[in-house]
Amino acid sequence: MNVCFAPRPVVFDLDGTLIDSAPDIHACVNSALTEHGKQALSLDRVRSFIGGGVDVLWNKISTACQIDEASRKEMQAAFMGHYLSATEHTVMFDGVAEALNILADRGHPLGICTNKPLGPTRTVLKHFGLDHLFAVVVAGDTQPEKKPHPAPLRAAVSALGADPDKPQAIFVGDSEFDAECAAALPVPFLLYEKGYRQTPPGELIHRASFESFAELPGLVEAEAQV
Ligand SMILES: O=C(O)COP(=O)(O)O
Ligand SMILES: [Mg+2]
Repeated sequence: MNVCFAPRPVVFDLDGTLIDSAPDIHACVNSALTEHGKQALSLDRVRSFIGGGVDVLWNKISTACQIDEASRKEMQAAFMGHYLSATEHTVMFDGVAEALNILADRGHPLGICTNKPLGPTRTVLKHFGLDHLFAVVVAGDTQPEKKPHPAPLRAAVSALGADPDKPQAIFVGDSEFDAECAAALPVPFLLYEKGYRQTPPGELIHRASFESFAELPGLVEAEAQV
């Protein structure tokens, strides 16, 4: 039995979990593509490329748009220039601020583990007034490895004072990348079903899934009983 008296640390993915940032990522991608004479991509297409971070995003775009390596580098750099301050088309998913505040008020240490680079991560957290809630932010360029490698989640859990080799923390995310990295550690995974996942929930390892952030505080407390 796992007896844990202190509120458990909860680590969150960002894109597709706390925020719907695909419209901004889509706008930044299309600015970079069209500035370089390429056709714009649809929002659905770009959303399906999100999850592995910026290099994975641009590898997928390069394949889709037949972009050579030198041009890809230029376009990715142009994209980053736009992405660093992109908040205009991003919204928080319903109930996110309320759920985070409930967990913080109950004393859960909160953290972020995202494949989004640190610059745009800081910008968007500040934009939504969420930055003060997170004691640790592990971003896509904070560690040598990115999710689905477990190292970033391991770092976030450790920084919140929990042992990543014991089921002490909880990870909340939306994607295959998140499910895989949680499964590599004994960290229970709560799957937000309205994010950018490409795979049916039944094919992802997770402790529970939810469609509304109103359910999250209850799911986190249920974990404390396991
Ligand atoms: O930026 C991405 O590709 C993914 O970011 P996430 O890890 O917060 O989902
Ligand atoms: Mg995500």
